[in-house]
Amino acid sequence: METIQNYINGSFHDPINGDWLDNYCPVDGSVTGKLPNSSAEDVENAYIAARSAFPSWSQTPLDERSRILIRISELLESKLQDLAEAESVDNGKPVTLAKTIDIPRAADNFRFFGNATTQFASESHESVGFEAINYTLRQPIGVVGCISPWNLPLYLFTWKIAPAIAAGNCVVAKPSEVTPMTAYLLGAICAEAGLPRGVLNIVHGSGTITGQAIVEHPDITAISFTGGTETGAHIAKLAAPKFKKLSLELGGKNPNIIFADCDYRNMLETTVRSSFANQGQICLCGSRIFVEASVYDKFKADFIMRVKTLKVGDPRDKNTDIGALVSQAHMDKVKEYIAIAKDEGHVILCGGNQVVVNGLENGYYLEPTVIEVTNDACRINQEEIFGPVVTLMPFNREEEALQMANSVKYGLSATVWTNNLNRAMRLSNQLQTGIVWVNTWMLRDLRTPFGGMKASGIGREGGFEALRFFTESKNVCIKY
Ligand SMILES: NC(=O)C1=CN([C@@H]2O[C@H](COP(=O)(O)OP(=O)(O)OC[C@H]3O[C@@H](n4cnc5c(N)ncnc54)[C@H](O)[C@@H]3O)[C@@H](O)[C@H]2O)C=CC1
Ligand SMILES: O=C(O)/C=C/C=C(\O)C(=O)O
Repeated sequence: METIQNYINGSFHDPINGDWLDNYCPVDGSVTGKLPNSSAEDVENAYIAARSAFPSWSQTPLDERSRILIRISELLESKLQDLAEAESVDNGKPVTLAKTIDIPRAADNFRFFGNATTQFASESHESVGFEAINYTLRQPIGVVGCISPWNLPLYLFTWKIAPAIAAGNCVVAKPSEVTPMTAYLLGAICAEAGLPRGVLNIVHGSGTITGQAIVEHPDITAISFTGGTETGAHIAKLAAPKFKKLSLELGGKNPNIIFADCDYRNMLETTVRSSFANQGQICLCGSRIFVEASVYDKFKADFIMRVKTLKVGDPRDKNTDIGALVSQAHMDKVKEYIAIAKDEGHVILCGGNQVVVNGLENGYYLEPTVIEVTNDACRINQEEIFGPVVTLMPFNREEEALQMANSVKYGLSATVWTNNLNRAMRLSNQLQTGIVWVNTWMLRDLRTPFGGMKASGIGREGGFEALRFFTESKNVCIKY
């Protein structure tokens, strides 16, 4: 049994009120240990540590900040196997996925922002005719809050922390209470890398107690959050009267639009991935598949055949494609949507059932599920399921596909498969999403703006956008 502790001011602490949560392992449903359910007092201690560290950290030369961030990145890489196993135990994802995607990306996040901060620059404006020059300072905000979800635990936790500290802020961060382990391990790694104490403080606990205490703290003036849309709306409501800076990366219900003229093999293989990677628990997964009518039947047959080959099973087995869903509660939610689909009269083309894995009978496993729908307005095409469930629907005209793609309240990402350049550019202009992938999916260049429109959030992460978020700009006007 592992006891996870808060990491505050460079050392590990139990929660002040002695309140703990169980940490469940989705692989077999067992309790692996406990984590603090931190109170506002713990958050206050984390804040005080961060505030004390700020004057020195914000004045630390960029080269030195960069060196420490890159050292964290190297240490993450050197502990790849252990971190990948820990992520898999906490989250249920295949170890191979954590090893090839989650942990390398966490390391990349630190390396990228360690380098980016040395390249970040501000503007100047010569006020011609006024004998004046304006220049913009981009100063760190102070103490900022980072709150992350359970689907890509270390990947998304570090995607927020790395730019925040690279920009000179000190951080109070909370990982999801469902997947706390790799965030806990990160504390020791940061200490080993020489990150001064108090720069990063990690408090564990539930959203409604610990998370909310961070959002409501009067002096934590910027919040970067990734998670569900409802939680994002709640956080926005709390933060608005306090005029906090907010970055909200929320849910998605992303269209995957397939035209007959695409590179079929590449599309088919990528669509399997964009549908079911990480058990479909990525906000960017293409959960609504729209296929041009002339290739619909062929695609349906090929896709189902391919999906049926996916192996659901023990996340530690290197042949496993689909591991466990993150929790009993989440699996129940996904199963409920499958039941809704049946009630609404849609056809389950494959999957739809819970899987009992030999030796792991209490784990949370579901078959990859493909559902044919005839009406885009139905609940399973409008609401975020966030699991291994996709819908299929044919379309006849480009305008029809576009209309359906934009018909949801979300606007995170879209994928378009076509070899017609004009069409690709036309759709890219008109899709109401923050990200459009053409003939690919999840190809990530960390310099690009990342985030959604509509109910998928506000603000953009990534590259200099993140460094802008984590700094206040101040204009200085000098008359000469
Ligand atoms: N990136 C994404 O798009 C994600 C979307 N989701 C969606 O959200 C649904 C709910 O999943 P949850 O785990 O409940 O996500 P959530 O939005 O409740 O949790 C995300 C993070 O926010 C924290 N949190 C929750 N309530 C809070 C509050 N009042 N104040 C501050 N922090 C708070 C949580 O502790 C966690 O660290 C999922 O079924 C899925 O549809 C979930 C995770 C990631
Ligand atoms: O690649 C990224 O930066 C982000 C990927 C996925 C999410 O943000 C998510 O699933 O929440």
